[in-house]
Amino acid sequence: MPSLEEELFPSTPGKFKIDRGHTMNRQFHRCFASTSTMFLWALFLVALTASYLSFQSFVDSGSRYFSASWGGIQWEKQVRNSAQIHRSGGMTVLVTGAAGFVGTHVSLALKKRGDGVVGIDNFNNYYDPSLKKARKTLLSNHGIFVIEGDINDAKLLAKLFDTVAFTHVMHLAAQAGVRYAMENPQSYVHSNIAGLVTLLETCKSANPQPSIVWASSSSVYGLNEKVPFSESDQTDQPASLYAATKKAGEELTHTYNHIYGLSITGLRFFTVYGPWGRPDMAYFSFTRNILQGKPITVYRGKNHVDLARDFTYIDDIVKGCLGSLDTSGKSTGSGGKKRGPAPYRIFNLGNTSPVTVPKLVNILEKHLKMKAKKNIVDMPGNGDVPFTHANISSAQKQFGYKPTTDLQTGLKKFVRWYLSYYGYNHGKAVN
Ligand SMILES: O=C(O)[C@H]1O[C@H](OP(=O)(O)OP(=O)(O)OC[C@H]2O[C@@H](n3ccc(=O)[nH]c3=O)[C@H](O)[C@@H]2O)[C@H](O)[C@@H](O)[C@H]1O
Repeated sequence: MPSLEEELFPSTPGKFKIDRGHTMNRQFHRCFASTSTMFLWALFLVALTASYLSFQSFVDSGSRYFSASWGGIQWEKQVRNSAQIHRSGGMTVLVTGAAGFVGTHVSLALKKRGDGVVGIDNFNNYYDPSLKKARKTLLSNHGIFVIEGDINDAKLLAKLFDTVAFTHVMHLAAQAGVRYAMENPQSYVHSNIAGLVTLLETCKSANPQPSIVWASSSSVYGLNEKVPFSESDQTDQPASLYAATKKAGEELTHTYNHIYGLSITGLRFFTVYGPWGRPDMAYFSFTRNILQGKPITVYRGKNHVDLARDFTYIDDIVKGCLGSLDTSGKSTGSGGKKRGPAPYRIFNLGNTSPVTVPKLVNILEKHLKMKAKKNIVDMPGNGDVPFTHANISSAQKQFGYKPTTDLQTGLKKFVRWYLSYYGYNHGKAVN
């Protein structure tokens, strides 16, 4: 049986040669027969293509209903309930990255004081999604609805703003992690740049426009050597792609503030840690490894100088986020048009007392009552910076930001949470 290709484009010229000696009539019949076969095949192909295309468009248009977990009357009701304000002068906040570490804590704090909160999170697998699901359950138990969706989904964002007139957006959804940026740079562009722009586009068109507070990062200071880091310092030497996307976020938000009158506050978080934290961060993975009896790798800077971070406890960060929301001022635009200048602010949220990584390990050893197996290696050229140290006077002046938890105390609370969540089950994989 000849293949379809052979039928349309005979590859054996001899076939035709054999027929050459036959009468014109036979040639005519053969010619007619092959033309009608070609016609039938062409018809078949057209029908096949058409049905494929219509199936594709059916799948595309229907995918929202098949795969997305949003939309419908029940869904809208859940969103509205979650957004209910229970205090006078309260706000309605859309929290992006709500099932993330900082997102969970900020959402709970807002809800507890009577603000309306709706969360969105894409539950990606950068780290163990079951931890994110557990945080979602925690939020749900406090009446906070978290939608499973991506900030790149403009339709979902528009639908959310159609359903609720959010007064504020607490934008915490991001691809985090300094070193992972070398492995998967595109994920940073997807979340920290494309996702941010999609969110800003939605906010700019919303009526009324919300005020936006969002998570930048201490990493924007990059190779800055002047300490402590102040908001007015140079931030044009990022050491990692992560830092570069956060710096880009600061520029992008400035543009939306300038053109559309969106009120913007960028918060430069300094190595946030605490209960319900991120398993990819050093304090978390060190704890896991120490408990499991596995070695930990401690990076060391140039000339054997210890690396240091201005580790900041989550409760202090939450206070900074709420203070920023409360003082954010209004966006001035409507219908996508600026009506006047709106606030554009950037604040450091740090602890103002850097601690070296070996000291962090000592504190963990003390709380865990176990010794770490340390592998001390020179810091690889993977985007890390040698130290961070925040000057927080600006946030202090603007909304009374004053961190109160030192690393000793904060890690004690973390370890207590870790053991209650994972137990002493050393073999349990937590990613
Ligand atoms: O402030 C920020 O903006 C960033 O803070 C956090 O980044 P970092 O300050 O790099 O925290 P983290 O990874 O805990 O490493 C801490 C220290 O341990 C060292 N470190 C790390 C891993 C390891 O195996 N060994 C080691 O010595 C390492 O060299 C470093 O000196 C967030 O992850 C990031 O998303 C961003 O929010």
